[in-house]
Amino acid sequence: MNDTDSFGKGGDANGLRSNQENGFSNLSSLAQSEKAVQEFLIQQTPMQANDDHLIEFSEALRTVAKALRGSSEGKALAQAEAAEWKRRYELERCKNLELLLKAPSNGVCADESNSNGMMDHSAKSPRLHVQENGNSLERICAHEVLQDCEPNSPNGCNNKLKRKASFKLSWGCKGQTNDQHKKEIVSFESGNITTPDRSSKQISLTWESSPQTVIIFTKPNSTSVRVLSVEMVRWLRDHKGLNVYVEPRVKAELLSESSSFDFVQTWEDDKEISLLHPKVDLVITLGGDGTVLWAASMFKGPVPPIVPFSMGSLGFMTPFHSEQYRDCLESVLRGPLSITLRHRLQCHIIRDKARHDYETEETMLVLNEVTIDRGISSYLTNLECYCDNSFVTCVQGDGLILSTTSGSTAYSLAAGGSMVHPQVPGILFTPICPHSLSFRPLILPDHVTVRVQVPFNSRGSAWVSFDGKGRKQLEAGDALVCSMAPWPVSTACQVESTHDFLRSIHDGLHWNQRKIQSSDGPQ
Ligand SMILES: NC(=O)c1ccc[n+]([C@@H]2O[C@H](COP(=O)([O-])OP(=O)(O)OC[C@H]3O[C@@H](n4cnc5c(N)ncnc54)[C@H](O)[C@@H]3O)[C@@H](O)[C@H]2O)c1
Ligand SMILES: Nc1ncnc2c1ncn2[C@@H]1O[C@H](COP(=O)(O)OP(=O)(O)OP(=O)(O)O)[C@@H](O)[C@H]1O
Repeated sequence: MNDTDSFGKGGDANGLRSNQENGFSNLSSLAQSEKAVQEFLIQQTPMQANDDHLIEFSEALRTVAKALRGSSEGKALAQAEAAEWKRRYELERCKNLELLLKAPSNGVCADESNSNGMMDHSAKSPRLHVQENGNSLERICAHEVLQDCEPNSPNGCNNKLKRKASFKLSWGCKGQTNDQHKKEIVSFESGNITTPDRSSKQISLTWESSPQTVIIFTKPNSTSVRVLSVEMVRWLRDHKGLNVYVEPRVKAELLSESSSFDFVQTWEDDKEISLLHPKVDLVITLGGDGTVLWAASMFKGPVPPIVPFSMGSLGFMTPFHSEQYRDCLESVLRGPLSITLRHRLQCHIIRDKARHDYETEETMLVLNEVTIDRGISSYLTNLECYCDNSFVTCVQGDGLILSTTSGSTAYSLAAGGSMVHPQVPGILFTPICPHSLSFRPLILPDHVTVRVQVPFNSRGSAWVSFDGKGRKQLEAGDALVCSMAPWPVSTACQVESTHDFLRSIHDGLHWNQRKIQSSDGPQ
């Protein structure tokens, strides 16, 4: 029996009661019911006009109908609001899904599992809200992360909108802190070309909510690193109340020290690693530059800020002294801190034999460089290089390095490339032992795509390596395609980016160290 029937035919209040029990989800059926009540009353009125009870009853019915209408309208409004929120939620999920699907074309493989145990966070990109600030500084801030966790995940994640420690980044050029900041890179006001925006800026990170979770990566097989990691993990937990993640190897080491380290968290397989990024606010590295490279390689999407402690021999990217780790970490956790935003390159190999799109190999992200060399072959490499489809040159020699500016002080430097400040966006194109006197290194702009191809007439194959690791063979017809990745690595500075860079080249490489001439020579 429907609502109309209950009033139009039955004429009793049972229909109303049953509707009330059902919650009156349908407003139009309620309107029809009210209409039916009125019709019923009109029909009844001439016959029993003097019946006071009937009048009383009809008024009671009207009051009940009115009250029900009010409540169902309220419910309908609440339902509409809930539907709107659901729609927004679905939209957000779709956007995240789109990001995941787009990842391969951006250069990151959507497949989360890979043999190197690396993190894939292409689907977990935090939302960045770009805020215009009328004053001097430009800002990016606050991110929420929609977590897509496995049911029964050991870490207890349950598909909620979780909030990582939120921070904002602000940047400005020295001496220009009061200038109006413009979004355009080049302005054509009044026919004049000006560049209000400059690429290399001092960037400052300010926490908007306190960091709660850190992950520590440590150089293996080092006693001093192991001793420090034990001490640091304990301090982070007892004095700072932070959740601490370490690699499975390190967790085993900690547990062998004491079973009281069972609060330390870790991961077991690649899938779990891929869920870590949205939970981690800060990365700490204990080791040398290689450990920073290792930590960065764990994140195949966005990377939390890294605080690198120097426990190696050179330490170009590791400005923090391990002896003062408490003061350093206190200051980093308090913020604000200067950071160096280090660009990464995304590289993928296209095989001549691959007939279909899905056969392309996993995209690799490098912080230093990708190298294409002759490997074990004793022949000269023969590499055809294109920049945005324009032919650049043919590399005949030991190979070619495509380096970031952070990597400019590593292998590229040894091969004769320039040293470039890490925040200058660009790709260094540095030959290795070229068999030509005129082959000087180049620096290409950050927006180009470089393709290096082994021609079919090449005598041997070539070998690719990524930050000095993961060598792969390139056969005749295969190509490596390389461009700037959208996910830089932010490393905390001891003072600020330029100061730290100059300190590194002075202290690390003894750059241009020469005794100063005395004044007692010819005047
Ligand atoms: N002839 C060379 O100079 C040469 C040869 C091979 C690899 N490398 C570099 O080694 C890197 C891998 O480092 P690893 O520690 O895993 O290997 P590793 O243990 O062989 O150490 C390489 C050395 O390069 C230094 N280094 C790394 N990145 C640097 C950077 N950005 N600026 C200045 N120095 C840096 C390290 O401090 C270390 O002393 C590669 O990315 C490559 O740049 C250099
Ligand atoms: N957590 C890690 N797991 C596995 N390998 C690592 C890890 N951290 C670092 N490595 C590797 O260990 C090697 C040495 O590390 P690292 O460069 O940090 O130390 P170092 O050589 O003593 O320092 P420096 O580079 O300053 O001379 C590197 O090849 C690096 O890739």
